[in-house]
Amino acid sequence: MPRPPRLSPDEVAAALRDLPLWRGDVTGLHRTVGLPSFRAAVQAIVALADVAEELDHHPDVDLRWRTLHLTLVSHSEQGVSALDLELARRIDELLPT
Ligand SMILES: C[C@H](O)[C@H](O)[C@H]1CNC2=NC(N)=NC(=O)C2=N1
Repeated sequence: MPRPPRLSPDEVAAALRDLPLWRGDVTGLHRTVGLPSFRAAVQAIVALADVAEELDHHPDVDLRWRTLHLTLVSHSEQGVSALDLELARRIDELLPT
């Protein structure tokens, strides 16, 4: 299945205006999520895994105690694509604040 192409800097900047919980640029989208406990953070990763598998698009996850650092980038495209935007929206549905 072909994967969508990487977006231009202007396209990424425009998309980020509709994703206020995310920052970043063409090299990746970033969001930090604080959870109440380490276990809650691990459970959040498991929930993320279901979304990632559904989309066949996977976040880079860095867990520090109860803080998740998420990076979205399309490795195959060496940039940010529409799949990263879709994944960001789905993550925001799952972890709204
Ligand atoms: C075969 C499979 O579709 C690819 O390897 C997918 C899996 N998940 C992926 N996730 C991300 N973030 N980037 C990719 O390039 C990517 N490739």
